[in-house]
Amino acid sequence: MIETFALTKQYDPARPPALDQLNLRVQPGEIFCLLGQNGAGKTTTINLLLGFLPPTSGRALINGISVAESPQETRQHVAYLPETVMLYPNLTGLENLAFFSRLAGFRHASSTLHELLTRAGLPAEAHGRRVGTYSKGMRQKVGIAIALAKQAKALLLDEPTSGLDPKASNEFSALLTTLSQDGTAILMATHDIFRAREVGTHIGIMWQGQLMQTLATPQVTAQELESLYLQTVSS
Ligand SMILES: Nc1ncnc2c1ncn2[C@@H]1O[C@H](COP(=O)(O)OP(=O)(O)OP(=O)(O)O)[C@@H](O)[C@H]1O
Repeated sequence: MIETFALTKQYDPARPPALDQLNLRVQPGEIFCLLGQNGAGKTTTINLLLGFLPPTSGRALINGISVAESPQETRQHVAYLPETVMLYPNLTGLENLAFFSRLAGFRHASSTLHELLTRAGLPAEAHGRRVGTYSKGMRQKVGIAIALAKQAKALLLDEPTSGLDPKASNEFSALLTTLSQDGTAILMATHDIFRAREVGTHIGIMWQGQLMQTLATPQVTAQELESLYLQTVSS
């Protein structure tokens, strides 16, 4: 479970907070998509949940544990997928997965690692190929396999589908749905309204550090969501 209580971040006392009193709850099995213009506070939210930044006030919790008080422990429960997954280009997909799993404290057998890559949608022929030869979509799949290997119960994603072609983006969304159905709580920052409508169980619209709207996805069509988004960010 991912939770925030009045979570606030003010980088500069002379400027309004980048994140202002955010209250959020993402339960296992839910995919919460955060929409918002550049500078709305999406990445700040994710960085606070990862414990990369201290909050100015408020609390961020992962599985009920305070991120600020126990960052090491909460990081064990979280997998993070940025826009560009950082992998070692000279290692194969399998070697990268083995390395990052070990870093997270897991020593999986080679057969398990292959299984995880396959579950993440990476074709078997690519497992033993250098990551430097992968497409962006393939690197994202290794990122998902790392999340699977960590058995993370919370997944944070920052614009993971930006730059993916529609098919890769569609495959990626299907993977997220499978992961959430397995009981992962997923928070994804994105600019892609239509993808958010398709994959999210809930959608939040942020504007100038505030969560202005939260809706359950079945409540809106993609067109209604787009109008609501434009209305919110033009106010
Ligand atoms: N390290 C920092 N120091 C000072 N200000 C920052 C820092 N990081 C972000 N900001 C400011 O905080 C605000 C929110 O930024 P943030 O990166 O969270 O937005 P975002 O919604 O993720 O935007 P984008 O869609 O462009 O990724 C912006 O005004 C940004 O300039």
